[in-house]
Amino acid sequence: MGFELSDITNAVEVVGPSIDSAIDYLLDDSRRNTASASTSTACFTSRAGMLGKRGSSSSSCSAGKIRQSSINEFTQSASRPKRSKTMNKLNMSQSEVLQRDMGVQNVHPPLADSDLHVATEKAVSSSYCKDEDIGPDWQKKVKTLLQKHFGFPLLKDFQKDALEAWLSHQDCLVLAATGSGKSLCFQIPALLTGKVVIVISPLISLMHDQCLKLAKHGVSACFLGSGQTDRSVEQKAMAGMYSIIYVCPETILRLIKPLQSLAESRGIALFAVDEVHCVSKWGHDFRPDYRRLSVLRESFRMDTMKFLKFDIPIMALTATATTRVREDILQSLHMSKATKIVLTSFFRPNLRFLVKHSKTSSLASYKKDFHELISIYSRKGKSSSKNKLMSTNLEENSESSDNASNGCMDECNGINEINVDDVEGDAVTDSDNEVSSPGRYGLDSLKDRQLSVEYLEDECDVVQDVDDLDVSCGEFSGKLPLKGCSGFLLHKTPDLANDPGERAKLRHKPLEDGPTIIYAPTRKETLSISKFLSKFGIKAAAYNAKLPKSHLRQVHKEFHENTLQVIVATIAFGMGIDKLNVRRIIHYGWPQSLEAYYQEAGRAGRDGKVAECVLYANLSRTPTLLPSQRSEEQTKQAYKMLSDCFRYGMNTSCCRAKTLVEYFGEHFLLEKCLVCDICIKGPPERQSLKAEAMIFLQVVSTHCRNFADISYGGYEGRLGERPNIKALVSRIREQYQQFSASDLLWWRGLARLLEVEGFIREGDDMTRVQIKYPEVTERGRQFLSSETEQPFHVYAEADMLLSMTSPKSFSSFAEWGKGWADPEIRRQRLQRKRTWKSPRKRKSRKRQPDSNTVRGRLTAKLSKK
Ligand SMILES: Nc1ncnc2c1ncn2[C@@H]1O[C@H](COP(=O)(O)OP(=O)(O)OP(=O)(O)O)[C@@H](O)[C@H]1O
Ligand SMILES: [Mg+2]
Repeated sequence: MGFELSDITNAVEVVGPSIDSAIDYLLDDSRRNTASASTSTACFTSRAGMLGKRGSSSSSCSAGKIRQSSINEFTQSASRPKRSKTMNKLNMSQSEVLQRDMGVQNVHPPLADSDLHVATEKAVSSSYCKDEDIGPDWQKKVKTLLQKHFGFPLLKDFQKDALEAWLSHQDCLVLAATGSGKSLCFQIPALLTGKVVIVISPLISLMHDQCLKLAKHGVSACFLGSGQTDRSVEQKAMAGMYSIIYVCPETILRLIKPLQSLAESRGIALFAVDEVHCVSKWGHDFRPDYRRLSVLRESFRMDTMKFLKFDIPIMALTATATTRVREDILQSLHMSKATKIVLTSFFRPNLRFLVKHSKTSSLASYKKDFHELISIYSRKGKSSSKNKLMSTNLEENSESSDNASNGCMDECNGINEINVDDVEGDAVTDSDNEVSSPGRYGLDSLKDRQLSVEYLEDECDVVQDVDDLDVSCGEFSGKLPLKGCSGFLLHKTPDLANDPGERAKLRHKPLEDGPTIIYAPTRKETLSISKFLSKFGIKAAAYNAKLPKSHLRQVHKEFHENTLQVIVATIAFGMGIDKLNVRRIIHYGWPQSLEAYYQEAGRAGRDGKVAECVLYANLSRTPTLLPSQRSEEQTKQAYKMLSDCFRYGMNTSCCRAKTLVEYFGEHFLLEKCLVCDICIKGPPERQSLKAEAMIFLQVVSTHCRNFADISYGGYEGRLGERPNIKALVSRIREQYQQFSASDLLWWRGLARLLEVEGFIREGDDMTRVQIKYPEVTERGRQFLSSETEQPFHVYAEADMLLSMTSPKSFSSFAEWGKGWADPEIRRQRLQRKRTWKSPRKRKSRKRQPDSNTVRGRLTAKLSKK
């Protein structure tokens, strides 16, 4: 008797986590529905046939239809007292084990606190080929497997290239965009050969997600690592009972010997190192243990293992690796000199990239920046059945808070009618208590499902610095896969890249329905933003590593079920997430690197439909690194990456997609994506800033010379007096009347442009986001002294434009500062400052109360009295 995975999930949902009750329910149900039971039996019997002959195709089950073993088998393999059976099984000969278990795929994680395992019948494994069977018609075989297991008609070109490399026993580095389908490159070899594929992956959540998907597609898989509490899984894995073994780098290092045995028994087809950028110190998610993976090459080569006919190939895969990172990967993993590099374009034509200026720090910014988002989701909410829920929520809010949104959604249809001021008094507090109310998902209201991946919660892989990377949680799936393998989503990406006409159409195309992920730099902000959005009836939830795990699971579940509209997350959320319809990725604050930014942004629009990636950042401030433990070298590198990211935001003239893909070393042939903010708005007018450049270089050169003279003249102790850019700009303001009112922000922008030209460089050894102590280079000196016609035509950067749109009176500031040492002048100026300030205050107090707000109405009422 067999049961569908969904039957078991169903049973568990109906009767709760008790195995006994689940069995009773299933048995009762099967009695009621004998027809369904007999189908299962038919499918189950076919397994015996296919076990003997792996090469032949004999399964009578329809492709993709997943069956599970009987419920008895299902529970036997799981319950602790039966574990000795498992051990006995491990003492059986390998062929016996294979005969017995090749058709029964375990499974991935224990599902309940009772170590429940789900044994899924491998309905389609009869189509496995033996290694030696793989001939020139391998593409045909792959096509069959692809359709049977995954429902795809064809391999993508890059997948074919990667497989070709593996078939010729070559190492391979696969660099392909997020969501392009890299996983298939290492999953197919397991299906094609019947040997095991070992996948090294950085996050348990990621491994777990992939195991669930594979089970759905009829491929046996398991994961090993700190999150795997059932030791028998490791033993079974080493005995060759799973086709694909996911393992974290820390664990694989202690499994070398058993893996060598596995290579000799069932055989290892491939070592796949997923998210391989973690190998490199020059990447954005460095994991020291990834660097030790060279042990794979050293331990599984022909000359160390005599039975091997060739070194077991290594396939390394990532979506974000600069040229430097790639070199580092090849070296660190000791990949062969003949490694094939499979590179696809990093360009994602359906993503619209935008950068917007925002202080991103206060309620006022939220109001301004999320206005549109609130409008979009509230319109959707109006027309959906969830509207009721939202207004209820709003009513609750209005009841509990006298200045909350007060049911404004009941009255309004669009953003114009939403009065965001209504939430003004609703302080977004910083207190720790906030953790207990993350967004509108009151934890009290969450009914914890016992049959979840509880074991994952506390035993997550420790990254180098969890607090910094905040990846210790990652993805949980609250629910097992639904029925069978039917319903594959074939999201064919239109060939937009080569069709400018089609791409241009995406410019103003409205976004389809789908969730939004907002990435915030700190945990605190995830809470305050989600709370803010919830006030407007948006189904928003916070997600960060410090939130209760039950909340995180619920968020994941609802995200995947499309019942959540917005997730406000730290980087804890998302690596490898394969959800097709994410419509917007909003970064609220500077990301720490372009690698991280592109990977996170790449979670949008995986269905090939247009999606938006907006970066809100304070363009008037130099970003800082988030605190973390870093060596000196790592700090330098972190600053370099942050600086690249900052420059991406400051750029006003080059297509965003071009900047991004060229950052990863790709030559962007198209020149323009046509859909980013720069392509749409066009660059600002090009200006000749030669006069300004000359003045700046002159001042820098004079003061640096003075500084050098002083230090060489025996004043080394005064190194701290090296003039920084702020001091230099003050000099310019003082010396040049026409620039007395100019803004430091503007000169900083100019300094970056001069740096790009190679006219200045950082004057000390520090790596910074932008130059602090400018020093004129030889090239700069030539420019300065040449008196030639060499032009300096440039596009003003974002901060320069910003300073021009909101000019500050720096002339008055400079004047104000003069003579400061004189106590009388100081007294007079401070006096003036006080009198200047007070009318503004009085004026703001006199503001007429707004009759559209609760606060306003109350104020009006009170003032009448
Ligand atoms: N040949 C194919 N035809 C159609 N769809 C495919 C094909 N190969 C993979 N896909 C689909 O592409 C999606 C993304 O796959 P996958 O998760 O492997 O991407 P990835 O490149 O690993 O992304 P990330 O960089 O985010 O990890 C999946 O939904 C998968 O089913
Ligand atoms: Mg992936």
